Amino acid sequence: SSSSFVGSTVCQSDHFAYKKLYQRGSSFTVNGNPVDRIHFCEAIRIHKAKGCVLGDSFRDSCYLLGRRFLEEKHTETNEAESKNHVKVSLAASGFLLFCCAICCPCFHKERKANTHEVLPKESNSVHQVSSFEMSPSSDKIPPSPFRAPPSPSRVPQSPSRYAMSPRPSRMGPLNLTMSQIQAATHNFSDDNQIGEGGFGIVYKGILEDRQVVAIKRAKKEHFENLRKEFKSEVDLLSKIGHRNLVKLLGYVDKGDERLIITEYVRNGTLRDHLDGTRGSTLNFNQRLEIVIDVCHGLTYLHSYAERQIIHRDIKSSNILLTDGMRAKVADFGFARGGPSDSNQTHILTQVKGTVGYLDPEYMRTYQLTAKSDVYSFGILLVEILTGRRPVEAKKPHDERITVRWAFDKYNEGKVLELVDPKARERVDEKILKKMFSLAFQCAAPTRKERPDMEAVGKQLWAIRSTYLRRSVEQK
Ligand SMILES: Nc1ncnc2c1ncn2[C@@H]1O[C@H](COP(=O)(O)OP(=O)(O)OP(=O)(O)O)[C@@H](O)[C@H]1O
Repeated sequence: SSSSFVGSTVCQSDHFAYKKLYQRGSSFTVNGNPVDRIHFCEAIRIHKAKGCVLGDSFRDSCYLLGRRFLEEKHTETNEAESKNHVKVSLAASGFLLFCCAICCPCFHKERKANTHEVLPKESNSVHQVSSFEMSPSSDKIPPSPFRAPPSPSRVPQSPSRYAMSPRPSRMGPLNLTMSQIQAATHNFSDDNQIGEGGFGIVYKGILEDRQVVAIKRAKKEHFENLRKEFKSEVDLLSKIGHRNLVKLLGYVDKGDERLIITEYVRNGTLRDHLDGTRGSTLNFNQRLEIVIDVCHGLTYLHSYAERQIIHRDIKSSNILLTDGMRAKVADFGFARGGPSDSNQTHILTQVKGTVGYLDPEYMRTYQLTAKSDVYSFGILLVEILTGRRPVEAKKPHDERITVRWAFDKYNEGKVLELVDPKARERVDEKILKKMFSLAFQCAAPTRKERPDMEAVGKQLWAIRSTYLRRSVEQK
């Protein structure tokens, strides 16, 4: 890409973004409006004086003007403020679209029409086919399953968290026969059913060698429609291997059966845990670890997979948890390869995803980039901190769109009121502010304002180390 993002933050009602352009200096925006560095830093200084906490990248960008700029210029004039303080409403445009998505009949659910045993399904998946859909890059990924590991240069530095999953115990797909699958699932018995999604029913299976697997069985009535989706999931899953992504083990595409066999992740979905349907609810530390895991899974898909993969359906019911509370991103049914040509900034494609998590810019322009996943991740981050679903239809009017409610509270300085009452821990307000600020950066209305997942990971690591330090200090 021609530019590299450095920072974006929300202070009170203003949104500041700072971008370092490749070999062309830096650019600055306040509320989406380009400003020069002097005005940008002046506005930052005013907010800092009012107590807004800024990331290091902001301080650094303004230090370049002279170290004293932020620290020593204490005189604040109303004139300077009125000149530089451009008011914003985060996502005025974004939220409008967001609301459209909820109200507009064209955004009705098509993909799902069923319920999971613990979590009632929301009628919220979107499959809006645009008549002018065009996809400059091919969807097709060579079908060879289980690629070689990525070249070392593409493996991220930090070995402990980014490490590749241990190789699957089998080096190729499980070439199971239908009778082996029937035996593994007791002939697709109800007792073996573990869930149901738009694609079909998911069963738990135990193979002859005692390996436990999840088997997704496409519903026959959706066969033709879902053929492409099935292929998409199989092709993409077969090329990836990462501890934070659910692993494909095999598939069957024969006669009137479409089955996907993946690793079984036995501790339910993130949504189940937020709802408390699995016993105790998540403490703050677990929530933080889960978002870091999801972030790493996405970073791998966006930056380190053989070809960039955009998931397109990041949401709490697609995050599966292990017994050790590690998170794995599941359900690649909507996933797509990203731009294959470095000159392309995006791919044009029909809008798919789940209402509430959908990038408003993608909905408006049909331009898909990895930043659409970043948007969904921002929504997920608000969800995991508040415990609320992205859309809470039964709440009072001003609380229905969770991210907007959270953003307003955040600006009123009431961040503690946002925390999930079920979280069993009182967390330092500064840490919470950083988490919410990061979530709002990710859920910024336009993609250029959002950080990429790698930058998000760095911020999460910094938050994590502050959190751990404080926890030790408190003991
Ligand atoms: N690999 C797996 N291991 C364990 N449980 C799984 C696995 N995959 C899916 N499930 C369970 O099956 C349920 C349905 O999964 P599925 O991916 O089909 O639907 P979904 O993601 O909930 O909905 P949709 O695919 O329509 O977005 C999940 O909510 C989860 O409880």
